[in-house]
Amino acid sequence: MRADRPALELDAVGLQIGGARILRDVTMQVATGEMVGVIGPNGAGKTTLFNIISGVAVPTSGRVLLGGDDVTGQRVHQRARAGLGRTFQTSSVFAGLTAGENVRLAAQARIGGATSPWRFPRADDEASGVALRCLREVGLDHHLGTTAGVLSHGDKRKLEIAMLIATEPQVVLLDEPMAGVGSGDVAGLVEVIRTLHRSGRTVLMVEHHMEVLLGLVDRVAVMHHGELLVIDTPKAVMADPAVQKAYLGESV
Ligand SMILES: Nc1ncnc2c1ncn2[C@@H]1O[C@H](COP(=O)(O)OP(=O)(O)OP(=O)(O)O)[C@@H](O)[C@H]1O
Repeated sequence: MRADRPALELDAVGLQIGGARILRDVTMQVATGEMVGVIGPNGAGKTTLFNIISGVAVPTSGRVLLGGDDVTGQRVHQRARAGLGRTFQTSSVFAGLTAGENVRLAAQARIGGATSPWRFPRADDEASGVALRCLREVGLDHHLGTTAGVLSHGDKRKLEIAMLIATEPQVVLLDEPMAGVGSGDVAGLVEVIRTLHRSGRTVLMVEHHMEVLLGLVDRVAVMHHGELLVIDTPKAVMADPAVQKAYLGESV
């Protein structure tokens, strides 16, 4: 990654499957340290965009650049090594392992070496140290030994972010981090995402919870029918009559 280039660039990205145009000419630049929210009605192409950025899907046209490097042809693990991390809409924690073991596995994936959590790791080995630091960053260090499956949805989301941090990404994609989270857990999770961003990471976030999204991000990208309609500050996007009328509805 080159420091003088945007952390993430999409250059006329398109995806056509059979006769269907899923994405059309999506161009955007996300500066290093910026947080951008991606919104749009169901089926607008948000998840597909994340899949293309993370390498799960390959665009049929255009380019994806990370820190100025063209990663369009790179696979998921190569992009992860290049500094890209992602969470998914559905929970990806191992329910039967402890919170600490979950993060330790993520740390081991980056550090390399044996990945079995049942190896009776020394408490002071590198991955265990990383796990504790990451759990502390999301405020879950008191759950180090708690089985992940019994955590609340909000704490599971925090645990996923701790697992993400353990892989040391510079660009982070959060796919609906508030999905399934109870109202009592929202404020805590918002703070974790704010900290994730303030620590210098570049964040791209799909989130249907508008109040949360608008309070967190520097800019909002509005997707509609596979196209990027507008990308601007929350204030400018909210004031855009076309956005309000066509994509945000009466409730905003
Ligand atoms: N592999 C595929 N083959 C055919 N159509 C697809 C494929 N993947 C996505 N689509 C279609 O592309 C459109 C965009 O889907 P996508 O899941 O990216 O939207 P989204 O904005 O994330 O929606 P949601 O908010 O519901 O998650 C949808 O109409 C979907 O049915």
